[in-house]
Amino acid sequence: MRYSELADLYRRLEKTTLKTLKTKFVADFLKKTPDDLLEIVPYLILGKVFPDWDERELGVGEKLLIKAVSMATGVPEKEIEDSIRDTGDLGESVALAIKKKKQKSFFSQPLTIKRVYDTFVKIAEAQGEGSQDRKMKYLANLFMDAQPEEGKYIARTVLGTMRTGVAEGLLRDAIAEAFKVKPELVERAYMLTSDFGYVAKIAKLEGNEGLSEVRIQIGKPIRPMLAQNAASVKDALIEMGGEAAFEIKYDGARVQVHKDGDKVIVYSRRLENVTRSIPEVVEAIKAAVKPKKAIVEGELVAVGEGGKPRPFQYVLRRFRRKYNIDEMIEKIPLELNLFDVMFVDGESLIETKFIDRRKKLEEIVEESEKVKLAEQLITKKVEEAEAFYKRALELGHEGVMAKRLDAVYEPGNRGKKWLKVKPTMENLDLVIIGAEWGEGRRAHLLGSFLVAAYDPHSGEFVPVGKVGSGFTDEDLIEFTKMLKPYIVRQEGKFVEIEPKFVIEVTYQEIQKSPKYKSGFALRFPRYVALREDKSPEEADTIERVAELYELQEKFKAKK
Ligand SMILES: Nc1ncnc2c1ncn2[C@@H]1O[C@H](COP(=O)(O)OP(=O)(O)OP(=O)(O)O)[C@@H](O)[C@H]1O
Repeated sequence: MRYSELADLYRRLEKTTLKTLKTKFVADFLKKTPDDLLEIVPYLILGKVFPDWDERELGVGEKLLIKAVSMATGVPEKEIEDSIRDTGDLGESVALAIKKKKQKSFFSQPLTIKRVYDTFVKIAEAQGEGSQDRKMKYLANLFMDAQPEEGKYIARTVLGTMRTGVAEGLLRDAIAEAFKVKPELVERAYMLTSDFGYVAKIAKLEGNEGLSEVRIQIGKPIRPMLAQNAASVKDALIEMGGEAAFEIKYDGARVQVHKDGDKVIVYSRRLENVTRSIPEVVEAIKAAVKPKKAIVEGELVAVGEGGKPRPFQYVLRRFRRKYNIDEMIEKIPLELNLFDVMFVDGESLIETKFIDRRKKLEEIVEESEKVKLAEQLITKKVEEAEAFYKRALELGHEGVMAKRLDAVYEPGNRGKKWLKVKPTMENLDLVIIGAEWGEGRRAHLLGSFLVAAYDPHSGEFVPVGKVGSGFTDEDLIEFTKMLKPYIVRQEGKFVEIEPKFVIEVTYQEIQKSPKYKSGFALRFPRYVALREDKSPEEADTIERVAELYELQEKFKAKK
């Protein structure tokens, strides 16, 4: 299949904002995709090469890409850089450079999707000495045979800046539409495997029946089960029907561990493969998790002096570090607190009740200095639960989780089977969808950010406030650099930004307000942290904002 057909799809997706139309375009494309490409095409449509949980990445930055374009087209690097400044769009400038190509080669081969993908794989796998140079040459080869528009989309894929507005929900609907299968079965299979390529293939070749038989597999992360809020321990206990398991809510980063013999993979909350950044934890897991094959879940916490927990950002620093890891092992020691088990030696446990999963977890784990079981109390008594909660806070933890004893594991669901109780109003994780250029000395920096909650029903991001405080000068410099490639449109000082980045925001209050379409506005929002561990679809939803509003009113009434 020609790559030009895919480029044509990207172009049409870019031209419309209508979700139904986008879904149709993607569905039509999937329908005509040959079987052997079906596992990769869904990712390419998302503007990715590999699923997030795949360890491979291209490792090509803007500089190297410009070099490759220059080599392929004969247009000097400087000229391409100037052009990017003019167009404000790297993809567009690559297309222009290809148009200008001086030495048009006679034997320009039409690009196929397979060739483009295989080249991406070679680029990702190029390692060690001279690898930058090899990556550049592989890319240049593609650009040499690319038509202008193809070049544009290759460049955007390589840099991860595709702007076609296709998110996971849309892809799911398109797969269902293309192969006439039930969307809820596509969703289910996806929640269990996080693999759109695999799901698309099963949908096409085996239909509804095949989809309903999809099982969890080692090496494919399961979407995590999530929690709602409760105003108090007592409320949580009532909601759970009078008895619940209370656990410490550790303030770290959630991880899902897949063990297969000597091979251990650790996925982050976003289901990215973070195994390499935490070798000492991997070794500890091998020793502590006894079965040959298992999938377990827990919270990875950074521990400070006297075993006191440190803020979750420390764990994220560990995840980011790719070199000199030994130094980090000493600086930021980690501890894993396991709280669930989903798979043991060939058997899926997600249909098993929580209380029995916990028993299984206790059976299969041999606790050690670095790997522990989450502290738990099963009780019917409010006073006991409150004492447990109080102690958790005194020890420096975030709060407690309450879990229904008879609940099965519901991948990807934020239901009432798990509730979290924390002392303060919860911060919100919101998506940046716009910004404003600063004034005077800061005119070249973005200074205030329009933030939105996610609406899973429409797939839209609905604004709830503007965040302008809480940023240091360095933050603003970093944010401007980070957001610039994703500017979609500029109007006066305001820029619209593609939803890509999630930030944690604190605020004084949630107000009802007609100002935004959401009906809510944050009072005095303040930036807390960049949530690199969350994708835009994992940001807080508009329902959550409404739920927090209700809780806030309840808190107020209590006071
Ligand atoms: N004992 C525990 N059981 C389950 N989750 C725990 C536990 N301790 C800490 N956690 C963390 O708390 C989170 C549960 O809250 P929630 O489902 O709302 O996730 P979240 O959206 O990541 O929220 P948060 O920002 O509060 O971590 C889990 O994702 C996990 O990271």
